[in-house]
Amino acid sequence: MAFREKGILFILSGPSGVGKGTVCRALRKRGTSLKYSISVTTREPRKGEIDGVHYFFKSREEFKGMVQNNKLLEWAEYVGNFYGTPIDYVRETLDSGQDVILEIEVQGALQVKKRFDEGIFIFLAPPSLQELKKRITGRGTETASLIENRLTMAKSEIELMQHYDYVVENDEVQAACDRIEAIVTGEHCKVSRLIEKYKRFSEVD
Ligand SMILES: Nc1ncnc2c1ncn2[C@@H]1O[C@H](COP(=O)(O)OP(=O)(O)OP(=O)(O)O)[C@@H](O)[C@H]1O
Ligand SMILES: Nc1nc2c(ncn2[C@@H]2O[C@H](COP(=O)(O)O)[C@@H](O)[C@H]2O)c(=O)[nH]1
Repeated sequence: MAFREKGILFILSGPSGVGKGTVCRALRKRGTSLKYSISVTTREPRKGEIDGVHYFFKSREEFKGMVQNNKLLEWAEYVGNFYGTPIDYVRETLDSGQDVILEIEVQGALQVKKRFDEGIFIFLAPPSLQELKKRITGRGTETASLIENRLTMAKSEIELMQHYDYVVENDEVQAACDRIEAIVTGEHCKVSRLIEKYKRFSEVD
């Protein structure tokens, strides 16, 4: 009996404003073979954000209901709003043999690590804190006080990069994409991923 290999779960995480969304959009444009999970959030949509495309926008009650019904792989409260990853999409897509990427903050990534250690955890790092501030301010989507809160979070998030499998610096978007593509295509192989792969060899008749 032949086995169908499950997809691989990639977790791209890092401080707000480092460029996770930008890098994911650039990877999509390249046609990198990944499926992109759409998160649920209680945050208000920004100008131009579309429900079901950028996020599933939910009320706090709806979000709580999803938590209670175990509909989320992970969730976190981040600077006053809730964010979470719908579990069904991730499970079904991995089961179908396709790779999935989550673009999430650090508390959520560490929850996924506890439940799903075979995932590949990538920390996207800024070239400097000054550059991070420039990027998040330049995006123009947050008030000055929210930017300060996000930068305070960033300092503690950066200290947690040791828990990841890879740290990729986002100095330049295409260079960061090259590094992530090398991880996704398996040019850099995490040991636990290889162990999983070779374990499955013994399942084949
Ligand atoms: N390598 C880069 N060089 C210069 N600017 C960048 C780079 N990557 C992203 N940016 C810019 O930084 C800003 C923040 O990027 P982006 O919104 O992708 O960050 P993010 O990590 O997804 O943020 P959040 O977690 O808050 O959603 C954007 O204005 C984007 O154009
Ligand atoms: N733990 C989770 N974090 C998530 C999820 N979706 C997005 N995020 C992260 O939240 C912050 C803020 O996002 P923003 O859109 O308000 O700028 C950022 O770091 C996102 O990556 C999720 O499902 N779970």
